[in-house]
Amino acid sequence: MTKQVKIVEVGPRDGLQNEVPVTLEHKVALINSLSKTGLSVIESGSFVSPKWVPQMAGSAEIYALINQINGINYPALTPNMQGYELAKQAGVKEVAIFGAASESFSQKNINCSIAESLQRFEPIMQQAKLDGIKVRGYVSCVLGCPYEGDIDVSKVAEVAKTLYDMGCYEISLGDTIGVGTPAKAQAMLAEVAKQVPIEHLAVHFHDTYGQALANIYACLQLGVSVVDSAVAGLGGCPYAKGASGNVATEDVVYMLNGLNIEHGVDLTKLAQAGANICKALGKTTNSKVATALLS
Ligand SMILES: CC(=O)SCCNC(=O)CCNC(=O)[C@H](O)C(C)(C)COP(=O)(O)OP(=O)(O)OC[C@H]1O[C@@H](n2cnc3c(N)ncnc32)[C@H](O)[C@@H]1OP(=O)(O)O
Ligand SMILES: CC(=O)CC(=O)O
Repeated sequence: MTKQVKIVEVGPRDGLQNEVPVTLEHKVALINSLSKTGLSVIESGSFVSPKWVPQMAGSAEIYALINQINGINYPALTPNMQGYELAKQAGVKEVAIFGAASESFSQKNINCSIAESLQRFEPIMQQAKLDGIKVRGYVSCVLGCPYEGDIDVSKVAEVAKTLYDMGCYEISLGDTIGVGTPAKAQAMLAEVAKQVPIEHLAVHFHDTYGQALANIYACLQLGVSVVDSAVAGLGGCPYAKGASGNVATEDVVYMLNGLNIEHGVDLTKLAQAGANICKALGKTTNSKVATALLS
């Protein structure tokens, strides 16, 4: 098993995109407090259509207002060239393109087929290379789709390989609706790792069925060393009804501590950042660890 894990904090984006809208000040305060926890990646915005995802409106202002700390990446989602150009104008230094292994999810989420989405990503990759902007790639629905059910692992591997071959430095495998279990997660990861080196893969589990930590543990056993998570287990996906938030970062950190795996994150500061955003949202945390620590 890996000795060190990079945690990619996605709460300000994947989390807040599916919560009641919060003010710009709350978003900025969340990102600034996460910046003090030791996290090295904080996904902070999304340059998508505000008509489709109103919670992510105002991402440019976020980048103008947050205190960006040297050594921390603050990536943003960009579905097309329009989003890429807006992100670049906002000073974003790393972007993420997002595709899916399910045709129907691709249509519902970004209004195009998988093949069309990959074509839309090509100019982003070319321009990002010229601009010196790093690009991460997401594949959604790797363990199931809200519209199609089971997804063939060979399709997941094919889309992941295409994104990697296009130049994405890391491919995040998203269990968008949180239906995976450890054996399925391992089988999927093993198939993708035949096409993309495991050191360039990340896992991204939603916790709808309470399997996310077990799935992460199973994937760590196969050698994955990048884990996406959201503080307080915020969020879900606007195009996956019923899907719950990401695995809580606090819970991941606590498990990694128990495994003696280095991650660099201060759990107390993290739990406090989670408590503050939950207060702003008027909800209780989805993190069992934060609940235990702060009660
Ligand atoms: C698993 C996950 O959690 S993934 C993250 C959650 N999902 C998302 O964020 C996906 C959100 N989806 C979208 O934003 C949309 O589907 C898009 C932008 C990708 C494509 O939408 P389409 O309607 O096909 O875009 P199209 O190019 O036809 O443009 C339609 C309108 O959107 C606007 N638009 C297109 N792209 C963007 C963008 N990146 N940012 C802002 N506005 C945009 C256009 O200007 C146009 O505006 P108008 O009607 O005022 O003229
Ligand atoms: C882009 C994402 O947020 C990944 C997913 O949950 O499918």
